[in-house]
Amino acid sequence: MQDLIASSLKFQNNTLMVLDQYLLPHQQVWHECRDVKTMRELILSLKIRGAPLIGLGASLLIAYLAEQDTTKAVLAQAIDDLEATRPTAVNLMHCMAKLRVALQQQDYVAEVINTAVKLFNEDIALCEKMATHGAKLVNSGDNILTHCNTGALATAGIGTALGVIYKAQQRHGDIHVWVDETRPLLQGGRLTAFELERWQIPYTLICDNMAASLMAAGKVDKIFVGADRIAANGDFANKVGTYNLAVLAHFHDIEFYVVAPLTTLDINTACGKEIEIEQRNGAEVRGVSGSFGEALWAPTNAKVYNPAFDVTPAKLITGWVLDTGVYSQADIKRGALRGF
Ligand SMILES: CSC[C@H]1O[C@H](OP(=O)(O)O)[C@H](O)[C@@H]1O
Repeated sequence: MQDLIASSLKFQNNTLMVLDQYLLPHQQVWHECRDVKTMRELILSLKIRGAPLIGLGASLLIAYLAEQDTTKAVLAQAIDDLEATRPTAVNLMHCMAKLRVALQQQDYVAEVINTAVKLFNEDIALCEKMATHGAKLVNSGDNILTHCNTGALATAGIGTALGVIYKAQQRHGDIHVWVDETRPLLQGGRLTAFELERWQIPYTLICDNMAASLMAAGKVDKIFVGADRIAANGDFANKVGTYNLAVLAHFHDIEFYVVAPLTTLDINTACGKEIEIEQRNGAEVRGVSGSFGEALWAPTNAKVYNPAFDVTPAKLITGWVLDTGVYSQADIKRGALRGF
């Protein structure tokens, strides 16, 4: 299999490597992955994360195993096991479905490898298209608020919502970004801040609970977020706290955009209520000692509610920025998403 290099995932010299995003930004540690057990742990612990990227990481592992003369039956089981790691981001299911088709072909080893490579390279192109469409929505001097991390760390390319911000800055040179820290795992404060610094894009880090007062003060011009799964009616699941922003944006009449590739679209899910929301370990909310350098601060036995995502209804969304263009409420109401 050819070398494939992305910010946090690479296949080089026949070795699959994953950048440990749980340790970023203060430690850059790459893990080698040779088996399903390791990839499952990397995905479940969000060492590899981001809707598009977890699908690509899983796909590259399957391709690596195929190249190692793994039997068809073991590959089929590996696809099932990886697909079962996280239930909300549909990109993973899309990738695994394509690999199942490849596995049924006569020359399945070549087909699986080619499919994984194609998915990886397609994602790079999808990011460029989304960013180009989305950047046209940004005006000079805009203050953009974003949530979680949707950049190069979460994709094989420049990202989804953060890719829009990257291209908008290339276009205008004078935008500013409010970065939600994104409790509880701080993907915004750790990863988006890290990426914006690398790209030298001015940003201000805020706690999630500060977004409302910034909007009330007229300091937020637009909001761009990513998605883990977009239902056929335009509702979407994204990192928990996204729905808060959509409601606040609606109240303050601020443009609210979701940015995602078509691989995040799930036309078999009719509406947001049908999207399964991943429930995660309470320790992430109570406080994790070690990796973030934080001590446990909540009572050890505190009961915790820790959904990884929430659902935003289509009626709160100004526009859907996909790789195929920008879609309005009217487009969605006439069933544009069902046309894919
Ligand atoms: C382009 S990444 C999309 C999506 O994935 C993230 O979730 P996680 O960090 O749990 O993998 C977040 O919801 C992003 O918006």
